[in-house]
Amino acid sequence: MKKTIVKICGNQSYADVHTSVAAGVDYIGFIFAESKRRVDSLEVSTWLKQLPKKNGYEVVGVFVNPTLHDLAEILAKVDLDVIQLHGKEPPSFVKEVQQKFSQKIWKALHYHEGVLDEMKRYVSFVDGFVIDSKVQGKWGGTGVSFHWKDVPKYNQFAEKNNKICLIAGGINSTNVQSLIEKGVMGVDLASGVERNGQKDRKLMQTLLERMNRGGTIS
Ligand SMILES: O=C(O)c1ccccc1N[C@@H]1O[C@H](COP(=O)(O)O)[C@@H](O)[C@H]1O
Repeated sequence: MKKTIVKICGNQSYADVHTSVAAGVDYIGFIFAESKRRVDSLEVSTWLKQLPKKNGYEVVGVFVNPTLHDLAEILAKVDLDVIQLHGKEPPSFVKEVQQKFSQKIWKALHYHEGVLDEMKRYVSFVDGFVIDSKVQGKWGGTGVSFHWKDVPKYNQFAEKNNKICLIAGGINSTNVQSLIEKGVMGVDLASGVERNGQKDRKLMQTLLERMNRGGTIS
């Protein structure tokens, strides 16, 4: 059976990053957009240097409607593997990002009935998708989930095109099982593993156990 991909996003301190990496997740994410989880690129770079050499995880930077210049500035300071575009970036802009940078690109799309058609418009310019909830006035990190009925269709489309597809929005240890039953390729969480604004070891451990990715977080 394939392992479900896990991304823990919105890490805000060295302690957060350490917990996420110790948990053995596949991707750790940082928010470089307006958010209560926004981080400073130089701080992130210092945290990453303190960790054992990359072993099995990749680093994702989350941006909302950045300019190419904004991306270049952050990339000069932080060794990102993936650029996640979480705003209203049109396919033409995503194509420019693809041409200018060597990092993988994930496009976040906010759920609506026609989101599969939207995936089709971006598929040539990205390495993966994040499907997140649509919440008025917010871009992400909402703790709100959307209707997961079409998750198998998103997966099927991504698999056929050799792309990653992560589901985001309000996922936690109590509801992750129902996504796994739908054959989800991967999950992307911020709020669901936080307590008092920090990544919580116990919440992360329970999540991973329920995903059959257990082991004690040291
Ligand atoms: O987490 C944020 O604050 C954030 C801000 C702006 C854009 C994206 C953001 N996070 C993304 O939201 C989901 C996680 O949401 P949830 O908290 O688990 O409901 C994930 O894709 C993050 O990259």
